[in-house]
Amino acid sequence: MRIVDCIKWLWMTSRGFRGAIAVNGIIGVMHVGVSLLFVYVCKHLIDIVTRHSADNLTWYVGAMIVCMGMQLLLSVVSARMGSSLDIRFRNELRYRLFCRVMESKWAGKEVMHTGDMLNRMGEDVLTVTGAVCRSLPALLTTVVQLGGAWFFLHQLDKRLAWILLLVMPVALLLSKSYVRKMRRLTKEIRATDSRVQSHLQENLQHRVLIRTLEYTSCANQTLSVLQEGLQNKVMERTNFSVFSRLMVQTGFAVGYATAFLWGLYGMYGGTVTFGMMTAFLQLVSQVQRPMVDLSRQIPAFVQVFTSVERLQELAALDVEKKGKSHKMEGKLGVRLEKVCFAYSDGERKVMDNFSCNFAPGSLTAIVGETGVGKSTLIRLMLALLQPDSGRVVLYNEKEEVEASPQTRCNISYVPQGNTLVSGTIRDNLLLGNPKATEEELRAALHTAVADFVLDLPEGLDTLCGELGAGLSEGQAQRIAIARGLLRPGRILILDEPSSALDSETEQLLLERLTLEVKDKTLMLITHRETIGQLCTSVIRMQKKV
Ligand SMILES: Nc1ncnc2c1ncn2[C@@H]1O[C@H](COP(=O)(O)OP(=O)(O)OP(=O)(O)O)[C@@H](O)[C@H]1O
Repeated sequence: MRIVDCIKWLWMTSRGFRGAIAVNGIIGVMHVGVSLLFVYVCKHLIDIVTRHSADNLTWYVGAMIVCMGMQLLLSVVSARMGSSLDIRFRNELRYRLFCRVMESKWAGKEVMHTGDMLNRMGEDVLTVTGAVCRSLPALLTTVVQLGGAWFFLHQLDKRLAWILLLVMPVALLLSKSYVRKMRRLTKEIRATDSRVQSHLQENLQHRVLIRTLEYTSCANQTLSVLQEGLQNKVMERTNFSVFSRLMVQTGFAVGYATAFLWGLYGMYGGTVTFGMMTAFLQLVSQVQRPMVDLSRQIPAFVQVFTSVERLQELAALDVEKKGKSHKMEGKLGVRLEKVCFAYSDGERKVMDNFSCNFAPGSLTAIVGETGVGKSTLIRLMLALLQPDSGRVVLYNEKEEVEASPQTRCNISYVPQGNTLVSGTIRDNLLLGNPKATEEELRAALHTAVADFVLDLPEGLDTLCGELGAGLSEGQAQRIAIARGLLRPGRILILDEPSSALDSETEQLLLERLTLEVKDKTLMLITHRETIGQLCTSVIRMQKKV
């Protein structure tokens, strides 16, 4: 990524915050102005008491107190503003990236590991917002402080000012080879950090499975290898940056010694007053401090490029086309017309001129050997995937509409496995329909043969953990079906709805679905032939070779 592109991205991203960032920068510059004024006032005070000046002492003491008060006030305002700006910008950027990822297209699998995404939304957002809200105004202040102090010193002693400028090798930190090496090291560190986070996230999520596989010590070992790699990379960068800073700081030390000896020599010859000597030393430290700050800020800005690159990859994820939901009335059917589909990285066509019809109000079983394309068929109906050719159409008596993200509101989908989220059972059910009444919740639980919920001591307010922890697989599956029933869509797709149920409960579930769900078209993906016998139609999918 070119530096210009990085700056452009930062400029676009900081929209809405640019005014506040500028104000914070101006406050920093005012702080610099006041501190230079303070040096000027101190010089005069010392010259007055050593009788090198006949100015009014009281006036200068007053000015010194005002300067000190102003410096304190400005630093408090700037710290408060910087912190508030930083957190607001960080939240906003993370919010925007989160929305982007949530709305991004999905072609059957994620393009990045979720641990990597989390790492980018955490660490990289922190780096970028810190740089924009704190380092950038600080850089402006530093440059002004440096320029002002140098100019003031130049007024007092031209030769000393030029000597000081020449002995400070800050250019080293701005050199191309320095920036290139820092960027490479930072990129490697960020990538390794993402791998650590992915490993942590995945292993914590599947902690019990890993224990049952007796893989815990391997998982621990992998973490320690990853962390060691990260540590080595961080140390490599630290050594490089410490060496570069050492060069710069040596320059500062030489500068300070030069100014001190220069002042002493002048005082000895009578060309430098006490006031001037104090001003020299104050100004040298005012030139040196910003130089040290600069030597810290430059590596921080190099890190920003890497973080911007990583955030840009998230921000560049393709999002689904937005549009108004197209709610269709009455009983709905779905028709696939000569659909061809292959995954972009797949080895074969999953569908080749595939056609089928799910009549309005029907109860259809979708059967076929594993890997034949049943889930792919559902993804096409939900418009998560687009057919390479052919059409997927939703229809009722009045209209037929091609499947798109806008027609998704007509479909309720209950995927395989445990899909509950942490919270109460009520929270989980309301995800299906936030406006559902108590009666509707109870009715849905009844149809899904999940009445057991009402017998629990806390009933609908029973808490469950991540992925429905605290409930059995079969209980979680039935609550997920109830949630699917609550969703207003007129098509209900259940993927292996009875895989965790005993045959008696499975039978009861199918009976209730047939009798009580009158307004929906039902589709059941199943491997069980017995379920097919209870449905009004069966679609058998066959593998294409
Ligand atoms: N994201 C993907 N990228 C590439 N190939 C994929 C992807 N998802 C699925 N496939 C392949 O597409 C084919 C159909 O997969 P699909 O998940 O639709 O099968 P299925 O009939 O639902 O299987 P199961 O009964 O085991 O759930 C399989 O060969 C699978 O390997």
